[in-house]
Amino acid sequence: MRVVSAQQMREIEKQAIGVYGIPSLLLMENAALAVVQEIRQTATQMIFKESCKTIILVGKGNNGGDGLAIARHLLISGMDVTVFSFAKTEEFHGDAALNCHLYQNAGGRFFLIEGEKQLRFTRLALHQADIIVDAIYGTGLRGALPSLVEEFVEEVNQTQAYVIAVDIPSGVEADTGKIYRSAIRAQTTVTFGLPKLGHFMAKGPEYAGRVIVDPISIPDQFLTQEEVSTFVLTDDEVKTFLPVRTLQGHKGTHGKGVLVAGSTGMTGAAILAGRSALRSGIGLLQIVTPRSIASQMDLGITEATIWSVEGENTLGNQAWPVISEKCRTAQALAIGPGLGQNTDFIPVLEEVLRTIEFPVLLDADALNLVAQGPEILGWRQGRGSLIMTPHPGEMARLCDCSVQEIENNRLEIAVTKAVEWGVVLVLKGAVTVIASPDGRAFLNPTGNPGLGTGGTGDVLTGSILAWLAQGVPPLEAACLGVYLHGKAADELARDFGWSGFTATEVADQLVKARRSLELIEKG
Ligand SMILES: NC(=O)C1=CN([C@@H]2O[C@H](COP(=O)(O)OP(=O)(O)OC[C@H]3O[C@@H](n4cnc5c(N)ncnc54)[C@H](O)[C@@H]3O)[C@@H](O)[C@H]2O)[C@@H](O)CC1
Ligand SMILES: [K+]
Repeated sequence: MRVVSAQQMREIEKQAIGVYGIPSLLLMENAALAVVQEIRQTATQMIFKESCKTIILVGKGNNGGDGLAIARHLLISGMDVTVFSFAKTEEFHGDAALNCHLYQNAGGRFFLIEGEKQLRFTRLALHQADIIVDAIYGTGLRGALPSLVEEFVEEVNQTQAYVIAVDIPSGVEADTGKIYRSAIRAQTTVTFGLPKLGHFMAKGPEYAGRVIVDPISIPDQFLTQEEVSTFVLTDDEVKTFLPVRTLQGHKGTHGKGVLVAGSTGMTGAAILAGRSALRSGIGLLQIVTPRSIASQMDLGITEATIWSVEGENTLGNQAWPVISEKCRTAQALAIGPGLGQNTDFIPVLEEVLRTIEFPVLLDADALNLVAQGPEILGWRQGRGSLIMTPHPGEMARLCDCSVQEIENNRLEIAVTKAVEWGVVLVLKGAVTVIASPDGRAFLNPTGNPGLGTGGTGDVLTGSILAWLAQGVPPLEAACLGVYLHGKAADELARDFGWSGFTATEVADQLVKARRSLELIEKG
């Protein structure tokens, strides 16, 4: 599904109004009804309550207009609803003004909040509310919230109420997910047309909670325009990337992958990547590793063949003949987990980039070695696809900048570098960005902080290697690997919460994550 900036959404809305003649008031009404449906569902779950008290917070823009239309629907269906408004009746314009009149004509309660006095007066009501709907600011917010609103928002965040944000939580910047000082912390956000970048970037996901997208009757042709090049991965889309197995399939047709990994003290990284490749369905896995850890690898991963390289504790230039021999019959190669940073290995990387014609994935220490002279990426141009999976630290080394700079511009940097280097770039993090050399970017919504533990990156590499070996094209293989990795962690989090599960468990859970995706009915 596409993800848009505030400006792109305004353009889409304008086109829907202009081309199809859909009145803007109808879009606002549909937006309101989508939120009303969510409020009703939430209210019915509060079965212990005799009546559900709802407070709707409104600002002077169209987000406030949505709030006033929501209030009218709740009022006429007999719900206990009150509007707290940061704008006087005469300050509303257009559709919002009409909705303000309709609500007040229906006898709706409307309290104006214009100073400290009203803030004190409304405090008790806020804490007694069961549901609070945030329609103060939507995609039109510029910069920080006004200080009065900010104080109010802090109070809302301290209540026990279930908070539903309209379009985007007030205080979250729609294009960046940035929060200046404070923002509404919602359990659910109902957004309109398409999700906004701010739902997935920076602090946005933490404040938006569960994001529900409602098309509000905007025709599909406007929601699927080519100009929008950022997407969020969904079950329905990722499911189509899975390779199809036939009854005649065997290990020779299920993909052969080569994993170059491990060094003394980092055997685990290689084992985890290998285990994950097997859990992702690879037909045959060959691991190239230093002699010093080969016997441990043999014991640690019984299903793979282990090919050892003479020499020290890390792989150096002697690895090339072994790698090249193993690659003769393979379909994908991954290099990096626990590799160590022996600079003698750099010429091997050059050879790989120059000669291997099938997809190559570089991770971890392979990326750190590339960072010593990123111009070697030039060897790959026009030869075969390359997938790189840096975390922000590795990306900072590759770009010769600070981690903070990467974190502040994750999407932009990932896309710029994917295009510049001609690679599929997987920039890992709370919302992993998968950027394609053609300039498209895919945001991954799965995963949780439980993945912040040693070895999970190795698991991701193994999984992408397996999808590549099974013939999934590089961009799709990266998306599939990242999405299932997060989904596996989300399934583990249902039992363990956001901590305490291990990378090994994530690898083992991958098979169930894939299965759960296969079983999802098309929505
Ligand atoms: N895009 C669409 O297709 C639709 C959009 N709708 C709603 O319209 C919203 C956007 O409406 P608007 O463009 O009116 O924007 P908002 O409702 O977010 O608010 C804009 C108002 O706030 C003021 N403002 C902005 N930043 C401020 C700041 N830091 N301090 C004080 N005041 C500030 C602006 O001057 C403007 O008056 C969406 O979020 C959505 O809720 C819906 O009505 C349905 C259709
Ligand atoms: K809002």
